[in-house]
Amino acid sequence: MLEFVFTRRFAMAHRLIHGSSEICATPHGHNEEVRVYLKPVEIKPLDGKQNVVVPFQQAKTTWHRFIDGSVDHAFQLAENDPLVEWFKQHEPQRLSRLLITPGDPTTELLACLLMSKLNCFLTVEQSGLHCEQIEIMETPTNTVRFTGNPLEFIPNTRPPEQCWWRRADMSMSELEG
Ligand SMILES: Nc1nc2c(c(=O)[nH]1)N=C([C@H](O)[C@H](O)COP(=O)(O)OP(=O)(O)OP(=O)(O)O)CN2
Repeated sequence: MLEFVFTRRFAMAHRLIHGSSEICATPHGHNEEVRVYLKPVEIKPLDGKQNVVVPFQQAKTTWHRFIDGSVDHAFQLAENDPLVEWFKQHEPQRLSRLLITPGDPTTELLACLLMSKLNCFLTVEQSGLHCEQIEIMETPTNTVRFTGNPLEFIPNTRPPEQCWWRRADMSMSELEG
């Protein structure tokens, strides 16, 4: 099987407030790498002329726009983190820089959320591609790899229309508009 593998770097901050790791309960940051594996939805031979499944630029432009324009330097917070309220009250102009997650923003959850978002882009753009695997390198010594249907793994706590990871847009929360 043929696959496209695209890698992007981003900086982020987060904290885990629900008790899995006390050291991670204070806000801290990582320089992370996200690697996605895209496969054609349909198997057909190359055409003998251009010989592309899809041009790379077409396959990755929206995804990279999302990673570079939204995820890069975002602050990832659980939806019930008191810091969300703090930003609402003190820095509402920065709400669009918050990436809000159902429960703690761990790397395994982020992998599933980003994969779901990417598949929304690929579907809406009728790219003929589907992401079946994603890896997030949180630190040089910790990587999470996810393969499968991310919606089976993401906590089921909100109606679909309130899930930014199910929309083909640049949003990372429901905090605005
Ligand atoms: N299952 C998970 N466990 C932890 C996560 C996570 O996302 N999923 N995240 C963290 C923290 O974000 C922490 O900053 C990174 O963990 P840590 O292992 O301390 O990172 P190091 O690179 O410093 O690890 P070394 O073993 O020292 O190389 C914690 N747990």
